[in-house]
Amino acid sequence: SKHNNGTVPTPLTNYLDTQYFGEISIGSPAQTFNVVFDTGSANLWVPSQSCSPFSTACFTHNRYDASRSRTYIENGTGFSIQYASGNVRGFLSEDVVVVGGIPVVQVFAEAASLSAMPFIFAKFDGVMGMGYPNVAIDGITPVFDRIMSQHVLKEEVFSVYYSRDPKHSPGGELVLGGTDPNYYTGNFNYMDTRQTGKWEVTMKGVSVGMEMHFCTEGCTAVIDTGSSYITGPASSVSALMKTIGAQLDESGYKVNCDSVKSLPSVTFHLGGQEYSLTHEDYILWQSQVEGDVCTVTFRGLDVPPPTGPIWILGANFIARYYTEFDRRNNRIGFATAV
Ligand SMILES: CC(C)(C)OC(=O)N[C@@H]1CNC[C@H](C(=O)N(Cc2cccc(Cl)c2Cl)C2CC2)C1
Repeated sequence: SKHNNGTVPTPLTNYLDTQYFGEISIGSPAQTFNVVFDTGSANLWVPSQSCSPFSTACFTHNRYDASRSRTYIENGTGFSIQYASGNVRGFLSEDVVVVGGIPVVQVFAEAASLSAMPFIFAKFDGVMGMGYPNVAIDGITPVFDRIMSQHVLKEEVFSVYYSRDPKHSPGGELVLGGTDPNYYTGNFNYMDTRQTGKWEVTMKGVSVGMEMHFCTEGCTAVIDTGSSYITGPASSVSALMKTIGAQLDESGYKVNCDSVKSLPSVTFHLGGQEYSLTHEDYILWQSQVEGDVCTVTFRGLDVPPPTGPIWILGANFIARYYTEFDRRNNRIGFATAV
């Protein structure tokens, strides 16, 4: 079936600037799910009808019921994902998955158990990995690869817009097959992905104001649409936070809201360009009953070699820089988001 001009938009919902998700459907008749389109992984999973009713994270989310789909194909192979903060266990099934109106017959995972942490906080039901096939668990061909092989897309790329303000509508947009000029200004600057078959690039440095520098010998930056924040090596992030006077408490780094206006920019040197984030981009300002709370959207995370040390550029970076993920040329492009 023909899709407008070979580009297919999916509107996203923005939950508190930390979770961005859009609707897909699985099965016939369609069973709809909200999924995070996650460039940091490459599998599709949704909660299963067979999930234990005692699993809080399961019964508070939409669940796939194979018995209600006439296009369901049994598979049954085991599946599990170990996240930093939790896990997903289940089994594989196959059915018609529709993304932005494009149907594909897809092997996906039914989550029969979802750890309460972190999924009780998830406003989305599941995850659609937008990563390369070599990252896919159980060697399953990812959805975007199956869509590319249908040759319905104008270009073998997808792009992501994340709004910076939950009251904004739409909260974001995923475009399969191109970009949406409504959501960026100026030109794209591109950089090649590292040959690892992941959405990651070589970063030349991270600086704060004129003196503080990190990643001075070069390091890896993962562009991860499924992460809420920016993470970097714990020692670097803690030095960076010290510079801006942030204190670490149980729920992350906090600053006094009175100091926010005077906070310095943090600049990421990628592909010959400098991408700066101002306090507007990296402070999450929440007005709460006991007063305003200003959270710094950076986290320390030490990823062991050979993958690490890495910086993960998540939603707060993408909200400032509209991102194009180009599978044809194995490159990532950034343009200033509107
Ligand atoms: C090694 C492998 C398992 C492939 O690594 C990954 O899958 N790595 C994923 C990389 N992208 C972020 C993913 C993640 O952390 N979450 C959890 C999450 C994120 C933000 C907010 C909430 Cl509430 C939650 Cl639950 C998935 C929803 C995307 C892990």
